[in-house]
Amino acid sequence: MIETVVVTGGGTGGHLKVADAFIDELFKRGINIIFIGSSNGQDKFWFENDIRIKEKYFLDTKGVVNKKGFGKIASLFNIFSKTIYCLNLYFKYKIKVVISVGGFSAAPATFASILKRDCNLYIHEQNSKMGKLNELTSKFATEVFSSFDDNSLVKDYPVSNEFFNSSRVREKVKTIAFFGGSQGAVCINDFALKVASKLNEMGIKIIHQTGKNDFERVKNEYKRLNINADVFDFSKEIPLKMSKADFAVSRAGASTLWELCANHLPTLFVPYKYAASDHQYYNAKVLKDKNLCFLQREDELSEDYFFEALNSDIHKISIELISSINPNATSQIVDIILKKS
Ligand SMILES: CC(=O)N[C@H]1[C@@H](OP(=O)(O)OP(=O)(O)OC[C@H]2O[C@@H](n3ccc(=O)[nH]c3=O)[C@H](O)[C@@H]2O)O[C@H](CO)[C@@H](O)[C@@H]1O
Repeated sequence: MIETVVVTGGGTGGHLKVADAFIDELFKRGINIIFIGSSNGQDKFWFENDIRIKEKYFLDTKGVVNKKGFGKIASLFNIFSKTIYCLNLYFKYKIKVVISVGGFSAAPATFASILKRDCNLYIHEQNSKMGKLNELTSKFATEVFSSFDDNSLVKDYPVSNEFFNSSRVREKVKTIAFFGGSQGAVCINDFALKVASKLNEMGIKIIHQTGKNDFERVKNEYKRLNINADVFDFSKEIPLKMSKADFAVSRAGASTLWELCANHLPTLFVPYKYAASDHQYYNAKVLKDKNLCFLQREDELSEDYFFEALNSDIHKISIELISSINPNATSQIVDIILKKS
């Protein structure tokens, strides 16, 4: 009987949203949760005041991949010392199960799970191309779950039920949503402002998530254009915002991508071009190959392509999105984890 589970990982919203799904499921089952993340990145913002989590540790860890020379050595030493710290925690709490959702925040707690011999490591890889940490640690994992891998025991993504519950089949574009991922995307913000007046003339309403850094500028631009759009920097009510929209323009971060599918919302994806191994492009390409979305690289993003997409058969795409993902992936994954441990 597993009493306490460690959930680790984070950095950005995509990883943290999946961590949140696991925390929710474990909490419902009366299992104690220890969260181990980083003090750098968004981990504290998401979980610092979360009452579902029994113990929280935000360690001072940073990414190693883009560092060189002394910086790399210092980061590696830092991860090593934090790994020992986690290992001591595991002995204290008799930890036998660690769930990693990846990202640099996950490194020490994941390495510690490998060093503790009676501990099982489970990994959820969100993207179509495996992250560096998961590449390194997955061979030590008891199981790796991924929606892009045919060998995964559960292929559906851990999307929260709210996105399924508020889903509907779209008929006609009356409202458009622009989503920039957890941090916002200047290129999507600029594109939205470029097409806003035409959308307004067409009677199409605009919902726009800008990200924190670009919020004031975008809000003021809509004001200058005299357009009454629903503009916000970050919202906990994304399911509601999505359900109101009939079409979306979005980054192709994995969590957002599968939430859009669960909501049956036809989307034009504009992948973040600097994502590791171009994974956002390949995330969206899996849907594009099945004609379930529109896809354009940010350097090629054109108004013509966008308006053509708006005028296409979005009803058909919306219907076909119904079978692209099933609910309850998180509970299926947790069932497997508890059975194997
Ligand atoms: C720049 C970068 O490297 N981004 C990565 C990051 O994306 P990013 O952090 O943007 O992640 P995703 O798009 O996958 O997910 C964002 C999550 O935040 C939520 N949300 C977003 C906006 C908002 O206002 N409110 C809100 O709650 C969304 O509903 C979603 O659940 O992690 C993803 C999952 O590993 C990767 O696929 C992305 O490539």
